[in-house]
Amino acid sequence: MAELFLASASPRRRELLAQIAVPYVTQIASIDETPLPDEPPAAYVERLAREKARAGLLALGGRDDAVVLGADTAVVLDGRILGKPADFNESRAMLLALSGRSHQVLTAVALVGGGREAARVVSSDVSFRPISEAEIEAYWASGEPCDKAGSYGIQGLAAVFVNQLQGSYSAVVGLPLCETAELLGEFGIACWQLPTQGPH
Ligand SMILES: Cc1cn([C@H]2C[C@H](O)[C@@H](COP(=O)(O)OP(=O)(O)OP(=O)(O)O)O2)c(=O)[nH]c1=O
Repeated sequence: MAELFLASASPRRRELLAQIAVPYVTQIASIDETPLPDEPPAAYVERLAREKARAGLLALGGRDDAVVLGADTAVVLDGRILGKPADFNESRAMLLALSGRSHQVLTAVALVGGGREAARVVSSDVSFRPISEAEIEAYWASGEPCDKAGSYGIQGLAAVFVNQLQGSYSAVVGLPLCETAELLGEFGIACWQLPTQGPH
């Protein structure tokens, strides 16, 4: 069976993959994450997920028994991509823009290996209640927003801002587990499965 490698430095992705009991080895690969001019958000996340997976495979010397998983998450407001905040001012601007309304979270997962490549993009709608300036300052001081797309983590303190989610919770955190399991199956990699029914 092929060996799975996770091309990600994100602790969230490691935890999510571990959650569905898939054995893997981490193989971090860094790529340029600058969007192309006028690149649509869904195309952007899919391209980055594929590039991360390809870079991981390259770093492994193109091992033919390796399958590499890459993923990318972007917060999208009115068609505009919100990445990770560079500083407090950017974080404040993002959270004020997200306050009291809904936005999309796009996450792509890609698998590369054995001469094949495949990817899925999952879109979820997240609504925030209105957020005050004081809350934004306190949230920044918690340290949580700085390494997260859109400057928040639904799995953390920012859960109190979220009044509605339509879509995939795991995708918002960083890896759509249902679609990931399907893709892994297509590449012949076993993950957690419901026990088969024996004869009665
Ligand atoms: C919206 C949202 C994002 N995030 C995180 C998931 C990703 O780690 C990060 C988006 O940045 P990414 O560039 O997708 O990923 P990364 O740089 O953290 O890791 P790598 O490229 O090595 O795989 O934001 C949350 O943890 N919770 C959330 O609610």
